Amino acid sequence: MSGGFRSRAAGRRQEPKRPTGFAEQQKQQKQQRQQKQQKKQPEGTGRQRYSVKSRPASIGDAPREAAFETVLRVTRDGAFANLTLPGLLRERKITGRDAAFATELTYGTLRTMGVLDEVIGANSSRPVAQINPEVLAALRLGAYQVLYMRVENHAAVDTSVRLVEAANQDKAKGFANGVLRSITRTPVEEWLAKFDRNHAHPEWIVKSFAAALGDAAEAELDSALKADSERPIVHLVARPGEITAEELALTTGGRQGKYSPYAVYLEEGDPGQLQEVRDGLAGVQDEGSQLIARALAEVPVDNDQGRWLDLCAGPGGKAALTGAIAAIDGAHVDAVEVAPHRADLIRKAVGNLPVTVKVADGRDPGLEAGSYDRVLVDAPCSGLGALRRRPEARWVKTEDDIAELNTLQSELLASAVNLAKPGGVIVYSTCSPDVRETRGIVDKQKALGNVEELDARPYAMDNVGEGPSVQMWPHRHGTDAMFFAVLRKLP
Ligand SMILES: C[S@@+](CC[C@H](N)C(=O)[O-])C[C@H]1O[C@@H](n2cnc3c(N)ncnc32)[C@H](O)[C@@H]1O
Repeated sequence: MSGGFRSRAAGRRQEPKRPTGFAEQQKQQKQQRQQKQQKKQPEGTGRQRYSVKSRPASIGDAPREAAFETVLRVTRDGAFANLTLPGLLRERKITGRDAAFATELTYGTLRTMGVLDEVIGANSSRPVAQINPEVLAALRLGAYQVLYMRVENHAAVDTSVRLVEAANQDKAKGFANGVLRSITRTPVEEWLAKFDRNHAHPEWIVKSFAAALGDAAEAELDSALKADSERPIVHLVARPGEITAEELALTTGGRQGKYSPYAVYLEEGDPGQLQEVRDGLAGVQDEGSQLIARALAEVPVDNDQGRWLDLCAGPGGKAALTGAIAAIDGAHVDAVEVAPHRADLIRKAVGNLPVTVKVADGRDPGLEAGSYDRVLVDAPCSGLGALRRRPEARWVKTEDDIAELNTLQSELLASAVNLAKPGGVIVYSTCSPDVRETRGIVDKQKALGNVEELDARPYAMDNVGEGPSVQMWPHRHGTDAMFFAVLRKLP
């Protein structure tokens, strides 16, 4: 065997394997990065940013170069694709079809990374975990073009090998060329049938969705996974008191939403450039999140004194909407957030609305117990319901994350119950459908006997499950897979 890759026959595995230990590698790399950063950086500095100095040589193909650098930064440095790529496109003035190609290539490669690694592994003499990060990034891009974009094989292989060379990995050119050529010798359908059985989802996430769908899983699991791999359209929120959804739809060329009275769907365009968003009249917010913020304000509460609390408020999407509703209702929102930089984001989001931001741990925020009419716990969670928005996330998260979060979620909900007045309402929500983070936490609180659960379905759309809580889904509603339950504190 030459060139460091396996022949097709030798490369075939007998049994499909679980996706490579990508999440494990990411965890180790994250720990190493954190240790390095602690040594190098002064306190308070954030994630690594793109630096022009580290840019590889040009191959005369700007979209693929931008895709390569983004994939590399995400996989090697822990950057976020949705922050890195738009910056590169802007900086290099990549627009129109080139920008669309770069976006599809980058996000698609990251979203299908586990599948691509299986295919690369089946054609490489070296385990994927031992391939140099630059070479692996180029291989993943090449494999994605061959398997999912149907780019001509020679173009996919040739540009990827040139990326390897441009990244100063000359010695690996033959290896990269051999792996990719080996992939092209088997029909695409065979690779996908073997390794992409669940619309590019790790097995544990498939199981989590199936458990959340319950009896509907047999009929709907495939559509749920498929919808979770499609790019969502932008949802705008028209802030009540500032602009109506009808006006916002007219001025932005969008469509009014189906479920939230504040929602507008934007099929294309950069929402950050909209004047209404810049002026704070509107924001970007999933329609499901809008319904949750609205539910907090709408559930009847006797003798509502207008003392509302958002216990996990950063970066402030729901605080801004509840703040706008509070302004109309003559209420006031206290917004608690443990991370100071996220508290700054809340301040920006809420502007002059009647919202007071407090940096504190929601489990013991130093606020008066038994005093709030309405409390929202939009709990820190695995984010499994919003995987569409961060293409790499499904391969970075692990099931262990959920167990770690469960304790915090329970403690935050218990604190919210303590802060609510008797007869007050507590809304518990997650952007995850995983039952351990949703019903599991609510049922545990109910078992303590100090709350009753109300039917949350009147505050949402149809087809949200058996109740009393609400589970939304991308494949049913076009929203993120948001969950919420409504509790009332017993006297
Ligand atoms: C799901 S996000 C909330 C999103 C927010 N409600 C919105 O709509 O923009 C959860 C937030 O809780 C914060 N958080 C995590 N642990 C916390 C704690 N112990 N107390 C308060 N906030 C916490 C996180 O930093 C994060 O900003």
